[in-house]
Amino acid sequence: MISVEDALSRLFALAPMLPAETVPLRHAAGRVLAEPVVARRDQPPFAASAMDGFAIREVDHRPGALLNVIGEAAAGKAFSGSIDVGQTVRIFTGAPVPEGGERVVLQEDVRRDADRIALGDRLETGTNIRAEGQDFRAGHRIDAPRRLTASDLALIAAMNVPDVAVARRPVVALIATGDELVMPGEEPGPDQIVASNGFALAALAEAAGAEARLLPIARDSEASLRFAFDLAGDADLVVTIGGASVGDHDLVGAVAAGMGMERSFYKIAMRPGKPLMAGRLGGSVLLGLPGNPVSSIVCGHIFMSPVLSAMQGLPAGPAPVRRGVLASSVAANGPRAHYMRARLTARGGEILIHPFDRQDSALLTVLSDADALLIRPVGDGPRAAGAAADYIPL
Ligand SMILES: Nc1nc2c(c(=O)[nH]1)N[C@H]1C(S)=C(S)[C@@H](COP(=O)(O)OP(=O)(O)OC[C@H]3O[C@@H](n4cnc5c(N)ncnc54)[C@H](O)[C@@H]3O)O[C@H]1N2
Ligand code: MOO
Repeated sequence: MISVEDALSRLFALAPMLPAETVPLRHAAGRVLAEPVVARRDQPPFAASAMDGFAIREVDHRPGALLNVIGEAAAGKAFSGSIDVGQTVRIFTGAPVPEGGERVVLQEDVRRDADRIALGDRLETGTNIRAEGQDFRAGHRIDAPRRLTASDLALIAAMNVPDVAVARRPVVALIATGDELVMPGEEPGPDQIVASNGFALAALAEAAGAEARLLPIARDSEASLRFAFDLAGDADLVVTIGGASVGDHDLVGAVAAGMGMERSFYKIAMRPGKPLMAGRLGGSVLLGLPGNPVSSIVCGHIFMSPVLSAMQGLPAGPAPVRRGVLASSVAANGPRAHYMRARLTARGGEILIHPFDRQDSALLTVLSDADALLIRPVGDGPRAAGAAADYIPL
């Protein structure tokens, strides 16, 4: 059995970096930027009013000042003249501030009578003008690699860049295996259950920027598994679910080996997830997950999502780990790193970690209630409530 860290670095070593493709901004959410984006203009491109009001000269900024309204500036409709002492321009939020305008007085602070205004008694100190280029200048860069967020898309659009170079989406083929499985909605036989793991793994893969394909369930036979591997042949990552352990019907490793898989590792010091396997099969990376629902989904978080991110050019690293405080005591841990399902609460500035009592790797109800995995290192002693501990947010 190798460690979780060793397994992860061997998995990264198997994974190719995918080439870049250009996509329109509308389709770039969640994709990983492959080349820097450079602003094509200043934002704002002109000094702009931040308020609806009246643009004036600085010397006129005194309570009770009387000024002549000489025109109007709106967003998209600039005023072409200039403002002199004793004059003002009616201005709206987002409009270019006319030449001579040194501040904008809020309309709430002004009394207007036809083409004359009088400034009120209490005036604000702020100029209410957004300086040209105050957000960014032409040439401002967003560096790659970076997973593009909703906010990034708005920034890139404002930079007047309509499309971006991003890493191609990794194609992930998910193969659930087992004679006992039927798809949700089908009528299970008395000795059958409903295949569930693939739905979580497909969602995780998509959240990591991949295109996920849920293949038909493979049965516990060589022919059925070979058929499924053939269907998955063009995937970047083939993920099998189940059939990974030592039982007579656990055939995934043997069939993959018969098809030419070069195995990188099998069995890791992790709970749940012991019978994890990885290797190369044809042009694909093969990740063989255990079948127990929680085992497969925890391995999805700890191995599949990080490797998908690395394939898209993000730094090859583990799922982000945070520090919290145990809300209850935990017993000594054994020879496998234990990723315990837990719930988080906040107390003052601290995050409290509440591990669930029931940690069987078949319990989807517990996993669904969990928002974190408490990490118990190999051989860790018993820990009292209040001890610091690491966790991975889910
Ligand atoms: N003698 C030993 N037995 C087992 C060992 C061991 O070391 N020695 N390891 C145990 C551990 S740990 C795990 S984890 C499991 C993994 O077994 P497999 O990967 O072979 O998984 P299966 O036997 O195919 O399935 C286990 C369990 O999960 C259910 N399952 C499978 N696929 C799905 C799916 N897509 N959706 C929902 N549920 C699924 C399956 O019906 C079984 O109940 O092995 C232990 N045994
Ligand atoms: O490793 Mo198994 O995944 O403990 O249930």
